[in-house]
Amino acid sequence: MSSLVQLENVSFNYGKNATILRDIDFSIQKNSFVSILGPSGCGKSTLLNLIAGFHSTYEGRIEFEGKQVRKPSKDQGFVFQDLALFPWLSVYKNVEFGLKMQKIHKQTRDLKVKKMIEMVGLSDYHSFPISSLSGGMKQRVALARTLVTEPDLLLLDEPFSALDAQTRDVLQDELLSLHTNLNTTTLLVTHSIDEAIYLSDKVVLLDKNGTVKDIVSIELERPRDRTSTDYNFYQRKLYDFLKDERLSPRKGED
Ligand SMILES: Nc1ncnc2c1ncn2[C@@H]1O[C@H](COP(=O)(O)OP(=O)(O)OP(=O)(O)O)[C@@H](O)[C@H]1O
Repeated sequence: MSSLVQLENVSFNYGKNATILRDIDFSIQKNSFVSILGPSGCGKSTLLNLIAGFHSTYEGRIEFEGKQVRKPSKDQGFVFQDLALFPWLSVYKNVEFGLKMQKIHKQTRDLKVKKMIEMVGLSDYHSFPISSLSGGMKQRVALARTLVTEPDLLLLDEPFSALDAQTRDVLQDELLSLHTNLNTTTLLVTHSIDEAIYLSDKVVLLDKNGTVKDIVSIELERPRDRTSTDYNFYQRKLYDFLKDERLSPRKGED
């Protein structure tokens, strides 16, 4: 397996503020599913934004497809926490948007959009405005809108955090099947231990000082059984990590 993303010695601060991320090293293999887990405010979203090319002033090296990242790439797709959909436009128009920007021919566009809407289970809702949809349906549109452009890397910033537990479980399964069927590589930021274990090949644990504390490979067959002993082993391991982070002081604090 080859690396799609490679980070070496990456550190970052916002202007004159304290350092947020320190000496980050990890790689993301093609077609793998990687999560970043860590306590609130440790820099998870910042790290995702760096990989997405939203900040160019970091130290160290970030490579995507062998080239240093300095600006956003059309080969990456980002699903933001607030989804950033156009509420007044229909499901179809939202999903079509990226392809229109890329000036894809109308007929090809139409085929891709319809197929993608079908893949996320919204075929009966083409003409519905976003404002009339439930939270889970909006999330499906956001995924479809990003995946329709066939990105090599899908970046997700806590996409399911605002959803109820049942809808979240359903969407996690749908995300996994999209990830597999479309051969995407996925990087997810999450607060949720369960989400990280259920979805990932590898979990990058970021501590409150913005350093990589550990990288845990989740060696479980899919579909994963949340009630199995092996699953519970990983739950305990990640829970202990987050608990230690809550109890230990941040660098510079007593
Ligand atoms: N644009 C910005 N300018 C200055 N500081 C920022 C900016 N964005 C984030 N920060 C700070 O950087 C730190 C890391 O924020 P970030 O959102 O990356 O953490 P996070 O781990 O994703 O947090 P959460 O889990 O609560 O979403 C925080 O202290 C935050 O206040």
